[in-house]
Amino acid sequence: MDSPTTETTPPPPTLSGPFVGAIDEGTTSARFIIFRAGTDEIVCFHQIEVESIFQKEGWCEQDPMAIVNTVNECITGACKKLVAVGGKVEEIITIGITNQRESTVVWDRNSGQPLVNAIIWLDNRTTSTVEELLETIPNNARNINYLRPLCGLPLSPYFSGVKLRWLRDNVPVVSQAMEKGTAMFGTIDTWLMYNLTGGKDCGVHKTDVTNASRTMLMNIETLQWDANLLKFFGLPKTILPEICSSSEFYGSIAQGVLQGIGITSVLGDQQAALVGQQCLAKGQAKATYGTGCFLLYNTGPSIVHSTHGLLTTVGYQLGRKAVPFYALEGSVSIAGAAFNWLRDNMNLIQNSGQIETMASTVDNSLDVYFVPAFNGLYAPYWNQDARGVICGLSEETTSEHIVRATLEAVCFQVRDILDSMHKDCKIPLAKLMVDGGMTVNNLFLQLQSDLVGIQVLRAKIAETTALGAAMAAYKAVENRYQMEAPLSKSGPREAIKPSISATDRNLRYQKWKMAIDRSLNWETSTLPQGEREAFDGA
Ligand SMILES: Nc1ncnc2c1ncn2[C@@H]1O[C@H](COP(=O)(O)OP(=O)(O)O)[C@@H](O)[C@H]1O
Ligand SMILES: O=P(O)(O)OC[C@H](O)CO
Repeated sequence: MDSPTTETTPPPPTLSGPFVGAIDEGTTSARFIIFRAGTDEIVCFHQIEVESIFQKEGWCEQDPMAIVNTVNECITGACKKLVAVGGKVEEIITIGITNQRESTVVWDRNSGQPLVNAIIWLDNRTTSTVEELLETIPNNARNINYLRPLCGLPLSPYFSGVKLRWLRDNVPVVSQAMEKGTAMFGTIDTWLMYNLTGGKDCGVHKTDVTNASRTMLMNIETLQWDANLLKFFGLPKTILPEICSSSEFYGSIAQGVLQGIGITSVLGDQQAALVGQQCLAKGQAKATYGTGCFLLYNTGPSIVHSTHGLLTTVGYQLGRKAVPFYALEGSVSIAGAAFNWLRDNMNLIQNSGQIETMASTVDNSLDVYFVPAFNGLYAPYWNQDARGVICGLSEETTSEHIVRATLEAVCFQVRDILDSMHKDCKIPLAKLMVDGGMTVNNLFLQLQSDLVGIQVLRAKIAETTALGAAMAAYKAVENRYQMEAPLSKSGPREAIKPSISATDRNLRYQKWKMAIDRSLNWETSTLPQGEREAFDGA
C-alpha cells in the first residue's frame, strides 16, 4: 500500500547575507538600498520623493523633519522587502550615508528641532550675501577666487558657509542661538546621522571630509575647520560638527528596525559616485547626471588648484589614517532639473519616459540652443547673474526640438567642463564613466558622446552613488575587502562612441558659446545709457 502523501507548505525563500545598507538622500528623492556585501548586487530598495518648497523666486527649501521621516520610511520599506525575499534584517552588518551636498540645516541643541527649513544647494537667495562678502576682500579686489588657496572653492551662493552667513544675518532665531551657543549646523549627512543616532538625547554631531569640503569653512590641506575662514564668514566654531574620514565608525542607530547597527561611511553623493564607479586611481573621471550634473576627476593625493573654473574638493578618505584623495570637480546646477521645468512649468512633457521618444522624432534640434541658467551658471563660468535663454527659435520649431535642445544643453555644459579639465590637467580624457537618473536615456548618451567626442561608458547599475557609500561602509568593517576588485560577474560596461565629425561637433559648440554669451550677467544687465533715457522719457 502506498504511504499517504502529506500536504506541506513550501519553506519560505532564504537569502543569505551579509548585507550592507546605504541611505542615498538626493535632492529629488531619498532611498535606502540593500546590497549584498562587497558586490554591486542590489537585493532590494525603497525610494520616496522629497518635496522642495519654493517660497520666493530663487529660493529652494526642504523641511528637515520631512527629510528624516522620509529616510526612516525608506529604511522600514526596504527592510520589509528584504524579509519578503527571504533575507534577515539582522544580516545587515552596517550602513552608509550619502547625500545631496551643501544643503544647510541649523537646529537647536536642547530640543533637537530645526530652527529653519533646510536651504537647498540650488537656492540662490544668497547672491546679495556674496556681494557683501566680496566687499570685505582687501584692496577692493572683489575677487571670487580669494579663498581658493584655503578651501579650493570660489565665493558662490552654492556653498554652505555662504548660506550659514545669510541665516546669521537674516534670521534672528538663528543669530541668537549662535550667540548663546545653542545652534548646531550640519549638512544633510550630519542632520540625518544626528537624528538616527538619538537626536537631542545622544545624537552624534559629525560629518566627513567630503561634505565638509563643500562648506568653504574647511581647510583643504589640514582637513580641519579653518580659523581664518570662520573669521571671514563671521561664524562661531561651536556650531560645527567634528570632521571625520569617509569610512569609519560614526555611531549606532538608536531605534527602529536597524537599532544597534553601526553607521560606518559618509560621503557627499558625487564623491560616493566616484567611489561607486571605482574611479579610485589618479586620472579617472565620472559624470553623474541627476538634478544637476557633476564631473569629478580623481587627482590622487595631490591638491590641484584649478585656474579654469573647476572646484578643488576632497574625493574621499577611506579610513582615519588613510591618505585623502582629491578631485577636480565641474558642477552644473541644472541638468535633469531642466526636464522637471519642461514638465511642471511649460507642460511640454508629462513624464521623463517621454523625453527620449519625443527627442528621437526629430533629427536635430533645428539650431535651437537652450541655456538653462535658472539660478546662474556654475562651472566654469561662476556667473550668479546669468539667466536662462532659448535661442534660434523659428516658425518650424516644435516641442520636440526644444526637448532635444534640452538634452544637448546638458551635453554642452559637460563639454565646457571637460575643456577646463583638459586645460587644468593637460591630459585629455579618453573616456567618461557615466551614471545617474538621466543615463537611462540612450539618445542622451549618444548625444553626449557625439558632442564631446569621447567614449561614454554607462555604469552597470544606476545606483552607483549608493554603491559607493555601501563600499566605504563595508571597508570600515571588513579589513580584507579590496575596493578595486570586480564587484560583479556581469560583462564589461556598455560603451557609446561618437558618431559625428569633429567639424560638426566644433561648429555646434561655437553656437553653444554664443548662446552662453547671451545668458551671462542677464540679471544685472541694463539698457545702454542712451536707450534707457529714451525709454524713461517715453
Ligand atoms: N529618461 C530620462 N531622460 C532625461 N532625464 C531624465 C530621465 N529620467 C529621469 N531624468 C531626470 O533625472 C533626474 C533624477 O535623477 P536622480 O539621479 O534620481 O536625481 P537626484 O539624485 O538628484 O535625486 C530628474 O531631474 C529627471 O528629470
Ligand atoms: O541631488 P543630486 O544628485 O543632483 O546632487 C546634488 C549635489 O550633491 C549638489 O552639490
